[in-house]
Amino acid sequence: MSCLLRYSRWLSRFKSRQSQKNQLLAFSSEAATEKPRPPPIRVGLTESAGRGVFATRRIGAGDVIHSAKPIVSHPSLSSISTVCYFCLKKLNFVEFKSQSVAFCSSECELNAKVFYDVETKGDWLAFDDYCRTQGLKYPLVVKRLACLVISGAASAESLDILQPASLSREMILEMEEGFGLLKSGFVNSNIADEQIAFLTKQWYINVLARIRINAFRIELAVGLHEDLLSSAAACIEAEAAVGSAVYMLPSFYNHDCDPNTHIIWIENADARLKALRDIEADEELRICYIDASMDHDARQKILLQGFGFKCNCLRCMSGE
Ligand SMILES: C[S@@+](CC[C@H](N)C(=O)[O-])C[C@H]1O[C@@H](n2cnc3c(N)ncnc32)[C@H](O)[C@@H]1O
Repeated sequence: MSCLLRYSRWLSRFKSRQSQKNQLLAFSSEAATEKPRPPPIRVGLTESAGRGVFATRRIGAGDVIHSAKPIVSHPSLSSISTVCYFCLKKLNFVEFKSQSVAFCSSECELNAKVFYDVETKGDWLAFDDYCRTQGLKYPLVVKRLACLVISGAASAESLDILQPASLSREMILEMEEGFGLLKSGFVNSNIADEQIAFLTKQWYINVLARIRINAFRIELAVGLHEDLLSSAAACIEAEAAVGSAVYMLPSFYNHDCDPNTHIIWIENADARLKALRDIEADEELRICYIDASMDHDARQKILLQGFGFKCNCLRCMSGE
């Protein structure tokens, strides 16, 4: 083989390797600079259910539409020593044996400082006892929000944009005891009066009215299997929900008894919204707030009593 031929073969192999290398470099620098795409949704007005969430492009069945971190969350009292006090992840045995409140990681412990440093200054015996005996979970969420406001990590108006429940006189009267106990928990600590000036009865009622409609009951996908296998006694005592949380974007999703989207929690309070079927651009995304397997009358009753609305979804309109 002539020298010239060998050289021309080597040159063509070299060029092809160089071009592969360049392609790889271009690909990795593209990946490094690629910004996360905004979620394919917008909040807009619906015809008869106030604001709602709409698809801005076609979304495929099974796609994760977006994820969401809570504005505020709190473990349920029955889970307080078995889940992370910040992210609600199930604790391993060693962690939950050690103390009544624990964190799943040093990161969560650090993140929790924004409410925990304030909370530990107060005396919550009477307030927690009131929640326990009355079976109330939402006042605990209000307490945590109040701690976040006092530490400066959240605004006292954080939830104002969310739709409030309409409350009867009796409901408002029932909230007075909780407000009194919450306020005295802070007054008896060494927190300055100016820092709790926002904590009025009206603030407490306004926040609870929003939490009532917008809070999600968190059931983790991870751990469900072990829960099913645990003893019958434990199953009777344990509540499936590990806690409650309020989010911004997920709060704008309206309800449908035949939803096209669902909200899930894998291992902690970070939520994921997933498409249950193919969704077209401009279609409204709706989740189901309740157990959709109930009959028409039971669904309507729960939605009216629990969320204060008469469901106008296609399934209910057809009487199914
Ligand atoms: C969590 S909010 C959803 C967002 C709300 N539409 C807004 O403007 O903020 C729940 C409220 O939306 C309305 N809503 C949700 N789903 C509905 C439905 N299927 N039929 C009628 N109203 C609905 C009710 O007023 C309900 O109390």
